[in-house]
Amino acid sequence: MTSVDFVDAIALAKHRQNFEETEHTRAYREMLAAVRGFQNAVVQANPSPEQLEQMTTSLQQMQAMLEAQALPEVERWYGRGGGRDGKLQLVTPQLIFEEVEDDRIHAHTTAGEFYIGMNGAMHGGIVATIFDALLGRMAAGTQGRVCRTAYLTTEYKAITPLNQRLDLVAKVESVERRKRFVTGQLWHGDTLCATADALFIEMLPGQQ
Ligand SMILES: CCCCCCCCCCCCCCCC(=O)SCCNC(=O)CCNC(=O)[C@H](O)C(C)(C)COP(=O)(O)OP(=O)(O)OC[C@H]1O[C@@H](n2cnc3c(N)ncnc32)[C@H](O)[C@@H]1OP(=O)(O)O
Repeated sequence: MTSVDFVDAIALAKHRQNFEETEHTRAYREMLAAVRGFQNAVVQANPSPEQLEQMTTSLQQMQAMLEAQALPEVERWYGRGGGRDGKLQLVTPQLIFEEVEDDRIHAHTTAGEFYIGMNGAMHGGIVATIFDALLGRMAAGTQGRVCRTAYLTTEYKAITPLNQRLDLVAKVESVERRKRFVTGQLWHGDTLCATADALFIEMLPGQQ
């Protein structure tokens, strides 16, 4: 099952934006939260050989169960959703969107141990990934414009801590034709941990 079943990004995104959360998809969101908890536990423990054997067998069984249910990207719940709780995704810590306007977003997140770089600091690639998700959401705005990242520059100004609330701010600085220049800031309390500036390009029909 490949993930490229649609070549037109706008058609795929519009289809996927039309998504209503139900009891069933809320159960899927809870399962993703359990996966996050599992990931945090995995990085912190050195299990015994017996525990490792048991875990590997259980995980292989769950993997086989899911593989038998695999769907094309257009039909999957993963990567969809929105609103305050953000998308159904695992690539970043969960982003909680508090205010979404067409030119400004305020969100927050708390990253668990899974996202560790070294010595209690968040991995730098994760900081950049959080900005890609946040600024991509900013470029989409309230209209759900379908955009792709042309560039994303991140500056690391202070350690980004794990297990602490982080506040995220995004702004649209300017718009030129299909280009949306956006910036972001990641704060821990009064400490500015990282900043980003990015260019997102609105897609044309037929572009992947
Ligand atoms: C209702 C509300 C619900 C909404 C709910 C939606 C939520 C939604 C959240 C999504 C959040 C996740 C967002 C992740 C987004 C990715 O992670 S996308 C994956 C990473 N990015 C990529 O793979 C992109 C790869 N690159 C490409 O595909 C193509 O280069 C692009 C970006 C589509 C641009 O190609 P193109 O369309 O041919 O554009 P092109 O004509 O070359 O350039 C257009 C303009 O941009 C300029 N430009 C292009 N690239 C650059 C560059 N690198 N530097 C400077 N200028 C550039 C050109 O000079 C040109 O400028 P002007 O001539 O207009 O002045």
